[in-house]
Amino acid sequence: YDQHNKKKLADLTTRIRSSDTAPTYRNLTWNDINFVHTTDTHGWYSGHLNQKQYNANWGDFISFTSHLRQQALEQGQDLLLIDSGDRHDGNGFSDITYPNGLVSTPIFMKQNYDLLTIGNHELYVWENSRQEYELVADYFGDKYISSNVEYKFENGTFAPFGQKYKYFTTPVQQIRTLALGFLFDFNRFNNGTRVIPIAEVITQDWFNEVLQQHKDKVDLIVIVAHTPISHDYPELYNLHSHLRQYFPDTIIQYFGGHSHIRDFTVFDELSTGLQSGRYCETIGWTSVNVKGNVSLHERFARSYLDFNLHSFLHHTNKSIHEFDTDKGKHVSSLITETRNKLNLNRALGYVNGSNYYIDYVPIDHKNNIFDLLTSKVLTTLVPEGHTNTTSTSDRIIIINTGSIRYDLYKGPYTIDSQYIVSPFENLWVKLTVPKSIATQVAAKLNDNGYIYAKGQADAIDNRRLLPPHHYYSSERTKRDQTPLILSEVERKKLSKGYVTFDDFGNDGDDTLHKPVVNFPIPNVVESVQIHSDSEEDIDLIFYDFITPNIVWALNELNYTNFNKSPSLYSSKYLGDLLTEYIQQFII
Ligand SMILES: Nc1ccn([C@@H]2O[C@H](COP(=O)(O)O)[C@@H](O)[C@H]2O)c(=O)n1
Ligand SMILES: [Zn+2]
Ligand SMILES: [Zn+2]
Repeated sequence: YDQHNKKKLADLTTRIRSSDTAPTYRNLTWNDINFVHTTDTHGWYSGHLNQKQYNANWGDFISFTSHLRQQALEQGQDLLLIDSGDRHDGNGFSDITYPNGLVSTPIFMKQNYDLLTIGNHELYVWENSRQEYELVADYFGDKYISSNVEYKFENGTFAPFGQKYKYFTTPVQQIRTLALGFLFDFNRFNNGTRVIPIAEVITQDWFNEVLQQHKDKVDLIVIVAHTPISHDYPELYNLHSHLRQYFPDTIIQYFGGHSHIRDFTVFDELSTGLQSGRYCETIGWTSVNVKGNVSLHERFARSYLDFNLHSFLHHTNKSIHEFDTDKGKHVSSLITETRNKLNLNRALGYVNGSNYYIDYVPIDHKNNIFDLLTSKVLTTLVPEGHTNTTSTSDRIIIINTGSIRYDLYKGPYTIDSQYIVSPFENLWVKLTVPKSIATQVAAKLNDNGYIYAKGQADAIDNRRLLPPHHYYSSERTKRDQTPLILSEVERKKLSKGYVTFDDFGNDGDDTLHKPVVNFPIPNVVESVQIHSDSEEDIDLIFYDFITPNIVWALNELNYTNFNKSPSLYSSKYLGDLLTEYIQQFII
């Protein structure tokens, strides 16, 4: 095994030496069963139009998996395609329509997934849940698995999205497989749905009966989850302990999502978890030796593929002329046609000077997008019914950093860019509170760290917000990758990108990169617009989405002297505010 890997590395080293241009790839490891995984695609099916590294679109992805399936067949192996949910909110392609996902969801559905489940973004708004139930779950049939999320009918009864579980035998290797699907303990679901926390599901009779019935009939358990797999997030580990009571020696492969990172974790000697990033930047790969009596590292392998054509060509060993399949080509043209119809490429303005980043620069850096928003854009927010563009009364505006989803790139600023930065059309609400209290709220909300406890992220009555997206601990990012012996010159040729440190080490990314640094970002940022010394009460303005968190912070600050329902301040969509700012000022 080591010999084999050394040879692969030597081959790659030779290739990079003989070529002038990075990137250099690490190959996929194939096994009895192979999985291709996506998660948190959030509507990015057109690909990243201004980032070469992630420039493949959904049509390319379809061609890619078609070749992989063919290869698996030729090798006498199985290949399953899996998605872990969150398919809109993050891109003009999905969010310019009502409901979100109206045209992007049918494009997502062109990929022939073997197993898929639901994310929290399919549950914020009922129209999205209805679309998910009536269209997506209906279309995929028994491949759509949700063991803990249900849809409510008009007569008050509930049914699972898709099926609660699926038992099947894989077509090639005849691997007897039990698949279950889970969403994290999310409690902001709309009234027409419900989520039963994993902690409760494992006590339910139906669930334990399914486990009992399949006790001696399973070679592999597959968990498709919209739940982080990291060790500091307990839900899947609690599930795992429960599963092990019924299946002490069965291989269990988890597929996670939601925290938008690349990750691979070891649950125990026979079980690992894969999480495949976000926004069509990453395709996750894991392969499992199901039949052999082998060690952990021989049993499981993982890769994170950059979502671009070069990477796809490399892993399929195809030339550009051999790559496109008819279906792939058709989906690519459908995307182009749809983008044109939606006018997504229409430039609304121009970003001149530089890019504005979420976390590639510190939060107070002039090129940080939160700095741009809090110091410039949010000062132009006008209360409902007013026309003044500059507010003179003292106020503080707070936004949750999780509502801003992606960097703003210099160059043409399109309708798409607007949704990419700020997809949520949340309302602004206000509470009038003493200045001395208002000035402490953001700090209170940022003061908690991200400890996942009972109630979990997003809980209505919980003080914590979700961790910022795409967050990596500084410990992870400071480690450089050490895959090949590269000279300084060769290293410099590498582009910046993901260098993932996971439980198997730091050789999982298919493309060698110089690591980017992710600076910490707080839960919320504030735009403090205080011009006077007056001690009069001021307006504390925030998204209605974070009302429970603001109320919690005020309570923590011993301020309870207010009516707990904030009033409407403005229904201005932040995306429009940003657009107008860009059109008016040179940034
Ligand atoms: N109306 C909304 C809905 C969500 N958010 C933010 O999105 C986060 C969840 O996104 P995932 O992709 O990680 O599931 C949520 O915690 C909020 O930060 C929002 O701002 N407004
Ligand atoms: Zn997500
Ligand atoms: Zn999510």
